[in-house]
Amino acid sequence: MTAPIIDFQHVTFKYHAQAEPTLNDISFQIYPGEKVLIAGASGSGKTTLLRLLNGLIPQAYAGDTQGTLTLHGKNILDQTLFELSLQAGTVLQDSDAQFVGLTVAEDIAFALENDHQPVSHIKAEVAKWATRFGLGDRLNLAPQVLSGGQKQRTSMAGVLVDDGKLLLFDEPLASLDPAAGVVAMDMIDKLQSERDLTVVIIEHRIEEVLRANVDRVIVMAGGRIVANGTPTEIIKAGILPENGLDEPLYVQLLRQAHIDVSRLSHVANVNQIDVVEQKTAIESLKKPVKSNTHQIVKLVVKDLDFGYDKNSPLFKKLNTVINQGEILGIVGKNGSGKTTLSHLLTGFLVPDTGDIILDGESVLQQSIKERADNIGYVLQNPNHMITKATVFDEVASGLILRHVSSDDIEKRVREILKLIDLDAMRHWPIAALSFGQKKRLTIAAVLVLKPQILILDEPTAGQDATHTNELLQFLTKINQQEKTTVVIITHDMHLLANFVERALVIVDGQLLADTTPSELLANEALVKLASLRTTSVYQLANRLDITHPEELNAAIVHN
Ligand SMILES: Nc1ncnc2c1ncn2[C@@H]1O[C@H](COP(=O)(O)OP(=O)(O)OP(=O)(O)O)[C@@H](O)[C@H]1O
Ligand SMILES: Nc1ncnc2c1ncn2[C@@H]1O[C@H](COP(=O)(O)OP(=O)(O)OP(=O)(O)O)[C@@H](O)[C@H]1O
Repeated sequence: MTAPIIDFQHVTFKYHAQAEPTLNDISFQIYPGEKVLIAGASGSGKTTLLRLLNGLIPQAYAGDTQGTLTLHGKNILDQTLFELSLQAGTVLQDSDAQFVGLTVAEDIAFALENDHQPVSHIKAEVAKWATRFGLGDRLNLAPQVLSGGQKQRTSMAGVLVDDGKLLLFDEPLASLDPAAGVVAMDMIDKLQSERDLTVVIIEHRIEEVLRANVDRVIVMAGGRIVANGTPTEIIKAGILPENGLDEPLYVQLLRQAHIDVSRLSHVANVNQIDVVEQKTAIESLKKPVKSNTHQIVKLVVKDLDFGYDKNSPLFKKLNTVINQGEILGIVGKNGSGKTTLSHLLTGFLVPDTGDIILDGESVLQQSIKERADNIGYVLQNPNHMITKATVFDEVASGLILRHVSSDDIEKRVREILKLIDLDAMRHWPIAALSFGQKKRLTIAAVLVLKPQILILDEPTAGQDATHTNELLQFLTKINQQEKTTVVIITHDMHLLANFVERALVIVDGQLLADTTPSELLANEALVKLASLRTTSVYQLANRLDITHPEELNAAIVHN
């Protein structure tokens, strides 16, 4: 039998900064050529496990390790970061932490330059990978100015360009638009067969990874491995929801129709699952598509022009509205201008011409702080927002700036931390939070100011289903009770289907559609133009020749 590439035997790990171990008695093996998904709730220890594999523990994160862990049969702890980097390429969760080059081109070239490859070869490879990832016209830009998805594409290209045999991905899809997510997974698949790769992927977007021939799923909870099986075994046993994780949408739909998933064949693949006999039960779930009931205009974007580069403007005469009290989704392909639009709305950027009007008055003259009182904004990368050392202080900082009394600060901060499941960690240093926990913290720090419009850039990126659902319940509550208008920029098609009432589709700075999520996700032409993907529920409806698939989409809409 082949020897495993990765072998963990009873591994326990405790960060020096923590009183208790983060990983407990972890044992598993990964064999050459396998593609393994590691899933688990936020804070369950997935990234920590990866840091043990790529040497960031103990080199960058100090702690105590027990048990034996080997890579290619050699003790990992005896090897330097450099030795490990030659064996395993890692795509980090936070792309910004990955960049080493001054330009996108340098960044992609880094590994090849380290290998002292000839310049002509490096140039050709960089051009090839940039094109594959749609970065051909971005090569001379600093990676830091790229859009979130372009950053993630750059760090992936920088790792895939090298011909390492083991690839470790920490949430590679989080910022990619859905179509790019499919392309990336296909690319990993193709490379895997070409180069005989072994691939380990940590991802919350489980449905999208499962589409790509995953051999095994390892499920973590509370620092332990709670399941290790094929996707079929994991889905049939209902392990994902038991551990606070999202099942693929079509599986959720089948459960909603009281169909016993464990008795079906090919459950892990929506294109093969055998549900012909269950068509009537599935069809009976159809619901009429809701129309948007929010008609009072809150904010007007009027004839907006903006360009980073004056020669190639991004927005040309953009016109749209945000209605009072609605939950609006802004979707569209990577780099199409979604984040830029929110920076214009919040005052981080100034339009070249045009106006932004809130409750009948232009806000263009207001400072960023004045605008933040009305329009709250949660950035895509939590590390770009955090300014304080502890959880409590971070949430309190906006209130201190606004001279709120200390009693009120204590009350409001605790209230919000409880809602967002971080109260127990209120005295923690922020450096000890996982990425998902940091994301929730930054949301709390904005919500505590009670803005009328709340804009969230990718709020569910890096969040597990439990925290996503809690967040959505909380957003629903403030939307209904406080009448807060919620604007969500997202690539998460579950979120779009389950939560959003109205969707704006932006592509290359143009407003392509203003519609309902159910209709959008059943419009194949629009989905393609916007680099989205149809839901697996829509695919199932098509396979079963169910008419009006948008009404089946509507069955999984929560509100
Ligand atoms: N540098 C650190 N110092 C101390 N504790 C840490 C550090 N990094 C992570 N932890 C702790 O380890 C636990 C697991 O974190 P980890 O990042 O491994 O989780 P995760 O499963 O990857 O979560 P997410 O899905 O939110 O990224 C967290 O509760 C966190 O507090
Ligand atoms: N400071 C900058 N200088 C030059 N170009 C920039 C700058 N910031 C953004 N861009 C470019 O503007 C375009 C729009 O970026 P933006 O971040 O608004 O896209 P997005 O729709 O939010 O993308 P994503 O889905 O990847 O987050 C991208 O092509 C990006 O490279």
